Amino acid sequence: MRLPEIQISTLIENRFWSPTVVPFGGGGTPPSQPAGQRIKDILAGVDVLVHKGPLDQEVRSIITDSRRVIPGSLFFARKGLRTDGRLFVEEAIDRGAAGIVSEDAPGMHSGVVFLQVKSVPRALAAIAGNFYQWPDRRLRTVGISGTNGKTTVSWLARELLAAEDGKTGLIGTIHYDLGGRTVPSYKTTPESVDTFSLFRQMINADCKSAVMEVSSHGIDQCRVQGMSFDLAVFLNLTQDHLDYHASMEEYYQVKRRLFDGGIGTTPKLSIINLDDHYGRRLAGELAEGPGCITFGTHPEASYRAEDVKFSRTGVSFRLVTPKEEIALEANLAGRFNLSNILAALAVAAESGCDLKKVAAVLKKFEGVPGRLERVETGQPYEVFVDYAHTDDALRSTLEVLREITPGKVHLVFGCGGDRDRGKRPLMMHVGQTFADFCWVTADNPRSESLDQIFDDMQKGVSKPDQVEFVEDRRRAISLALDAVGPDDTVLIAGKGHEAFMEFGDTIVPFDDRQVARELIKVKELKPGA
Ligand SMILES: CC(=O)N[C@H]1[C@@H](OP(=O)(O)OP(=O)(O)OC[C@H]2O[C@@H](n3ccc(=O)[nH]c3=O)[C@H](O)[C@@H]2O)O[C@H](CO)[C@@H](O)[C@@H]1O[C@H](C)C(=O)N[C@@H](C)C(=O)N[C@H](CCC(=O)O)C(=O)O
Ligand SMILES: Nc1ncnc2c1ncn2[C@@H]1O[C@H](COP(=O)(O)OP(=O)(O)OP(=O)(O)O)[C@@H](O)[C@H]1O
Ligand SMILES: N[C@H](CCC[C@H](N)C(=O)O)C(=O)O
Ligand SMILES: [Mg+2]
Repeated sequence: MRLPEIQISTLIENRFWSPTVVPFGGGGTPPSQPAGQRIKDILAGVDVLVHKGPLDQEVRSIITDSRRVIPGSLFFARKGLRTDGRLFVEEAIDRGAAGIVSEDAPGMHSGVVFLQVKSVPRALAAIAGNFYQWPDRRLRTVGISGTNGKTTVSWLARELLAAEDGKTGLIGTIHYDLGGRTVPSYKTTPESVDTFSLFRQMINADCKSAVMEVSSHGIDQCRVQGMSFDLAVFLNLTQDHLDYHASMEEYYQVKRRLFDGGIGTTPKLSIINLDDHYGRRLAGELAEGPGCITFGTHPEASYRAEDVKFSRTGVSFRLVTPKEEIALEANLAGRFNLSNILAALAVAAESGCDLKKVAAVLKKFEGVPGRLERVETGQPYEVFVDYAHTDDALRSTLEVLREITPGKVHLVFGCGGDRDRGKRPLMMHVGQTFADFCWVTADNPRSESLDQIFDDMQKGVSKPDQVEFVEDRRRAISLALDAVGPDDTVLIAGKGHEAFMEFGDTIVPFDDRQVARELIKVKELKPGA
């Protein structure tokens, strides 16, 4: 049976989305009513403490934001970091909600179902899974976690799996791919209800597999609670998100939940990076066995790269697997990308892909938008746009560019607002260590002042004569392009594929690649401009 593709609440909540581009419910038209979705039919596995009202009430959509409630919605009133969904119960009822799910005791409204549950985010995941009939169980699902490299590995794994399986879905930072039809992403790991809806649409489009980035926020906020993963991949863990997690240890423990049953399910197979400190710890804690394999250059890794040769633009190596060996080449530069390639290869091989076919696809893979993406307009120097927004990512990328640059490396970057303040001096330190000159500028300041972000970064300055703080990102790129010599490289880091900049509540178009191209052209026409 082809199930209806209905609703979705939270996808539209994001400011980048408008109902006209939301593919759900027919581009913003009211969603069709799925048959037989009575509240009592979708409560399996939900810890309901108290219920009140007619449980045979029909549910048309599952909504977490009162502003999106339409008649027949089941509204999940959850606590947030900024506000509390319980404050909006009245509004949801006024808009025609069929039911309310809350951690509070039921209210006094007639005709509306109230479900008091122990945890709203958990109830949301379970009810959404029931509502969409657990589409995750009908796909080969691959969950990819780690501080850096999730998008890169997901994109490569999608290509490798598609060569064997045909249409392959993807959920991640850049977009959601529903089997050929892509829609922009609003979160790396979407709300559980949206992920189930996306999986359902992948099945409707005949996908056999789905690759998904799993962020630590996603795990912590129960966005993947109860979801089945055939393969779960651990890439690495380095500093980020310590605004959200209290410590690296807590950050690790949250990531671990994807692998150890902490999300309510255990992956059939865990694939872990043995070259990473936390990867080695995780592999040890999970006790290697049939449910856990490893990858890396480490001599004990199950998927191992040997005879590695890096070139300016890529890498060649011999892959040794538990079953076979094969010579491989890829056009992804740098040691960190070798790690990403090995992760994707392990996913493909453990999914039954033929490694000869895999080798051909890998060789043709051209990289991921905004990840070490070359800006090429015929200029006599190199310009790259990259998504490095942690100190480890910045170091990894700058090391590659240092290797291929005979002259100087000019770095344009900033640090995001409302994010880990601790990483700012670390990123600045890396910039000063590996680049010849740093143009420090804005990168999504969000609700923070640029002065505060610059002050934090200033703490990592060790060579004051090799850094300039320039508020306007276009101007910073322009100054770097003025300073560049023919043997030099400019790296514009932090925003990668992003096409917008967030200042407070305002979002303005800004794409590093486009801006760099425009500026290079202007400078060619009017030298000195
Ligand atoms: C830190 C974080 O993850 N915050 C998420 C959290 O926000 P919050 O706790 O502040 O929510 P809130 O604004 O207090 O609202 C609480 C509830 O009231 C509801 N509400 C609110 C207002 C109203 O009028 N009516 C109403 O019903 C909201 O819909 C929500 O359900 O819950 C919100 C609702 O789902 C999310 O949008 C929000 O993600 C924000 C946008 C965010 O930036 N998240 C980032 C950090 C994130 O999750 N990133 C990871 C990737 C990280 C990485 O790997 O690099 C990701 O997976 O994308
Ligand atoms: N394996 C890796 N180790 C260290 N740095 C990496 C690795 N892979 C990629 N990077 C760096 O991190 C940046 C982001 O890569 P990518 O988008 O693949 O990671 P991500 O984990 O999806 O990030 P996000 O959490 O923001 O979604 C790249 O542009 C590159 O600079
Ligand atoms: N997923 C990351 C993206 C950061 C990108 C960078 N441009 C920034 O705004 O800090 C985050 O939300 O922390
Ligand atoms: Mg990503």
